[in-house]
Amino acid sequence: MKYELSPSILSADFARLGEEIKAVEQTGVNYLHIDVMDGMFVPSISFGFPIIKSIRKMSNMVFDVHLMVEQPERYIEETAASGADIITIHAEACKHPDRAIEQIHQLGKKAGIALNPSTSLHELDYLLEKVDMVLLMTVNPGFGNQKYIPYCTGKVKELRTMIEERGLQTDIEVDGGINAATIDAVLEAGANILVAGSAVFGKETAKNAEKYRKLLADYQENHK
Ligand SMILES: O=C(CO)[C@H](O)[C@H](O)COP(=O)(O)O
Ligand SMILES: [Fe+2]
Repeated sequence: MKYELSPSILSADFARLGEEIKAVEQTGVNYLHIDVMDGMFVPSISFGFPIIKSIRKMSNMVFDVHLMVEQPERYIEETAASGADIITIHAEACKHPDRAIEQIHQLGKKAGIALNPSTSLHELDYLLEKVDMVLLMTVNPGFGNQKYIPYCTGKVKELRTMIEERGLQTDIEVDGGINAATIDAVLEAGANILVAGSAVFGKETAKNAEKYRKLLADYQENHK
């Protein structure tokens, strides 16, 4: 399995966003997590497509776009056009997730489905075969720098079992409160794409990115 760190720019210094992204990219991190919030699905508003388009010009990383918006199907086309590589929609926000996932694939992008901490894995019963990635929220979405919710570890484990039982290779991304104290538990439970916002961006962005990138590379090496 492939393990990736996906640093969330939500915790970056937006006055120096380009520099922050370059610092992360230069360490060899492949993914960049981009949180779009609408102030409706979640309480906060983050940023939108002009920002994604601007940073697309200066980065070759895999743009992992997490849409925390109501009726995300309204924005799938624009998200793709802005430069997303992976488009993740929330099951709770979307009336027709099957159709939305098809639309993402028709645009040539990878599709992710996200579940809030207390949303049941049963939401995936008929969707799992259709998605490239499941994003399990490990905090309630809306803000960076929150505390990991411990019951989510069992949920990650249960999902990895479900994926294996169906003979799939689906990625499990965990998002929220991932740092040195929680990383081992989510890896052991079966997550392979790890979002980290406040644990990466800040005073020592490059150093933090390198630390977690190496940790995941070593984990991958030891779990072949
Ligand atoms: O989707 C999110 C919040 O809704 C972010 O990706 C998350 O906040 C990452 O930040 P941190 O690692 O600091 O918890
Ligand atoms: Fe996110």
